[in-house]
Amino acid sequence: MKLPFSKMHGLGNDFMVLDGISQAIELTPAIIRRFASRQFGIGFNQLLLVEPPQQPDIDFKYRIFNADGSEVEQCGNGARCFAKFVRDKGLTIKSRIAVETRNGIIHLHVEPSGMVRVDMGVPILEPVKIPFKAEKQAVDYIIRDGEDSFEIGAVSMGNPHAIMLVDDINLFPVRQVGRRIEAHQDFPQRVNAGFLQVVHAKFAKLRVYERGVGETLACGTGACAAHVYGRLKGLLGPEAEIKLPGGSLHLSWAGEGANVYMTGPATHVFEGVIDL
Ligand SMILES: N[C@@H](CCC[C@H](N)C(=O)O)C(=O)O
Repeated sequence: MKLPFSKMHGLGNDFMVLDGISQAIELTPAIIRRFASRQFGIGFNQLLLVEPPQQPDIDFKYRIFNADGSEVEQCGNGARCFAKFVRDKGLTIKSRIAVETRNGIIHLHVEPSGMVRVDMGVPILEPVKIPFKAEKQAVDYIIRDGEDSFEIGAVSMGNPHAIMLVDDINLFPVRQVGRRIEAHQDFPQRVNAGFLQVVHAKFAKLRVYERGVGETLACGTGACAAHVYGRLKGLLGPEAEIKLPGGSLHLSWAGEGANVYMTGPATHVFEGVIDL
C-alpha cells in the first residue's frame, strides 16, 4: 500500500503529516519507528495523524506520535504545522480552527502573515496531574539521581515538562542531563526536559531534550512550559521571545489561571509517498 505524506517542520522540529480523513491509516509503533528512522525511513521527530473530529463544534482531531512510537498528548510546533496542513490540503478554509488532541481541545489562528497563534490552554502545576511525584505544589523541586540532584520546575502543557535554569545554554550538557531527567522515576510517564537561560525579562534561550525523541531543534510545548516557569520565578515578563536552536517563538502568559499563547511559523518541506 502506498501512503502519501507531507514533510513539515516548525523551527526545525520536524514532522511526517498524514491525512487520515481522505484515507484509512493503520499505524503500529514498529511502523512509526521505521518511518522515523533517518537512515531506513523518512526521518522525523513526530508523526501527526489528522482525523475527523469526535466532538460537536470541533473541526478536526489530530494524534501525535513520538519517533519512538509512543502516542502523546500535545505538541506545540505540531499544532502550527497541523493548521497549515489542513488549509494547504483544502480540508478547511477557516483561519480559526478548533482541534481535539489526546489531552483536550486547542484553538489555532492562522494569521494573514502565515504565522500561527496557538491557544495552548491553562498550564497545569499540580504535581499529581503532571504527573510528578511531589508532596505538594511548589515553584521549584529537587530531584535526586544517584549522587546528583537537580533543581527543576514541573509544568504540564497537556504533556509533562521539567525545566532547569542554566547559566549558559551553549555550554550545558543537555543530552547527558536531559537523558537522566527524561527517565527519572519521579515522572511516571517520563518527561520532556527543558534547559532555560534567561537573558532578560523579555528574552530567554532554551534547549529541550524531548521525551521519546532526544534533543530537538525546537519544542513548542517546552517553550510554553519554560515561559510559565520563568514567570513563576519572577524572571520573565508576560510577553517573551524564547529562542530555540531552530528559531524563536513568541510567548504570552498573563499568570496563574490564564491560557498560554504561542506564536510561530509552520513550514512545508516536500510531499512524498512511502510504501507501507
Ligand atoms: N515537539 C513537541 C512536543 C512533542 C511531544 C513530546 N516529545 C512529548 O513526549 O510530550 C512540541 O513542539 O511541543
